[in-house]
Amino acid sequence: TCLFQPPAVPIRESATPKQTSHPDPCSSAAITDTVGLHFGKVIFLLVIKKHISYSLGEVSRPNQKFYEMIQEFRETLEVRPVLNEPHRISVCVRKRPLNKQELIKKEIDVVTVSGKGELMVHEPKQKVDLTKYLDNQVFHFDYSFDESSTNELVYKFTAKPLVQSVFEGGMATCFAYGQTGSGKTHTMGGDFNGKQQNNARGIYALAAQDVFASLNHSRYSNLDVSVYVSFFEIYNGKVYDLLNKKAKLRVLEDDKQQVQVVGLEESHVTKAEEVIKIIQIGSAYRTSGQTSANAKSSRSHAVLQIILRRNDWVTTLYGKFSLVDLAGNERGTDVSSNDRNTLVETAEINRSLLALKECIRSMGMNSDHIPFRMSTLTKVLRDSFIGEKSRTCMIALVAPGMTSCAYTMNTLRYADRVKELKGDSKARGTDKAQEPAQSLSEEVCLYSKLVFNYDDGAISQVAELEEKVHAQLKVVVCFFCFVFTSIVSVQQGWATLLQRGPQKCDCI
Ligand SMILES: Nc1ncnc2c1ncn2[C@@H]1O[C@H](COP(=O)(O)OP(=O)(O)OP(=O)(O)O)[C@@H](O)[C@H]1O
Repeated sequence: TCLFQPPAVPIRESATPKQTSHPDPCSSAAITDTVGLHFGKVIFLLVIKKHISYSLGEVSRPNQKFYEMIQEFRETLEVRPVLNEPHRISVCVRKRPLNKQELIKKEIDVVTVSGKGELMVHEPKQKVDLTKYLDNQVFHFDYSFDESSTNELVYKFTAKPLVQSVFEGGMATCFAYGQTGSGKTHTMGGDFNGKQQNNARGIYALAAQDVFASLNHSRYSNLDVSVYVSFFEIYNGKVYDLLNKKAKLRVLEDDKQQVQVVGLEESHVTKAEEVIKIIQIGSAYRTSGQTSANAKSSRSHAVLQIILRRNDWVTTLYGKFSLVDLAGNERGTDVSSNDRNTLVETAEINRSLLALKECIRSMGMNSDHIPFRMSTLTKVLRDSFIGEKSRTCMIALVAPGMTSCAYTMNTLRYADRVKELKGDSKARGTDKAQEPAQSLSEEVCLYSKLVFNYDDGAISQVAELEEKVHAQLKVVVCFFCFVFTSIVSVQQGWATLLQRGPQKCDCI
């Protein structure tokens, strides 16, 4: 219905008050005039109405019905504040606002953050008889941040509590996980102003500021340590130093299972501004490619490490804070490309993300077996998963648009699996906000869960086998080494052999 009625007095009459002779209202000229006048008025009023309803957010959109259903549902929700409980592994979720393109396309926002770590996805579905309905799925995390949350707020509840553990000699790790374009780089590296990124307002910089604040705090005045920073990326399973013109580095493991990135540059820093400068230099070197979702998509994992080293002559490692901006988690569903390189990249990303999940889960279960050898990412972060003092935080980033719904669900299920530890039944799993309206949705859910669990199970088995093979290989190499040294010794003569006595194998 039109909100605006035409004025009672015809405009033409009021605009010509001095006219004395009245033309015949039935003449053809008068009729043409009147029709034209009314047509013009209608167009004018339609334009006004559209303008006003646009500013009121009432624009009719492609999915208007779902939009209204979501709005209606939101009105019934009670918004609660976030919890503040420390965890060894914490998993949080952050929803970004709809971006410019999504607003232009009149995308509807299908994600609701209802507070207290809760987040809901309104998955639009359709019954067989074409009736539209919402499948509302609820996820519980340690914290949930809505689109109005700033990087500072997210930092306060995620990475900030981990700084203390680094000063207590622990290994802390903070991951940003999510689909391409969901806001990982925005959260870790700082918000964007056009193409310019404000590196001083990301979690990297905020953590660096807190490290220096703690260093100058009386509580740690006896701690004789210095701060170093390294910044590297892992692309296609290879490590590249972002502080040394992307030099390709080798990852080696010694006999004590210590993993070393050989030749990685560590810059000694004395203030947060130096770290921000390093972030700017390193970010410029990051590998980016092209996916259908984000033209400048990051296809690599970026790892910024803030390292505390004792001021002794070998600069012994004291504590480490690894901040990781993971590559997009599209899980091979970006089918827009037939390019071999892109497919290899995607496979490698998927592999490392699955390995990461397994390592965090093993850490959470205090398992003896951490399958860190499954990917370069988990190899270089091995320290992060072991030891009593290790603490991890994962920030899952989600895009709110309806077209990202499947990716959003993947991200949330992944984060949910990371968090699902030690029978904490209250904080685990997804709930249905309401009974699924029909069995088809149940089937879809069950199917996706099965696929997901299959992945997890297979990965665990592969990891276990890999560990076993590694151990057996060690024994075989050791045996051959012994045989070889024995043969050499026999050749050198019994006298030498007796003189040397029993030898301990030092081949690995
Ligand atoms: N919380 C937010 N508030 C406002 N804008 C945001 C937010 N999160 C992300 N954005 C914007 O969305 C766009 C994509 O974000 P970003 O580059 O951080 O995504 P990404 O997850 O790192 O993607 P990729 O994996 O491809 O690098 C950017 O323009 C960014 O400014």
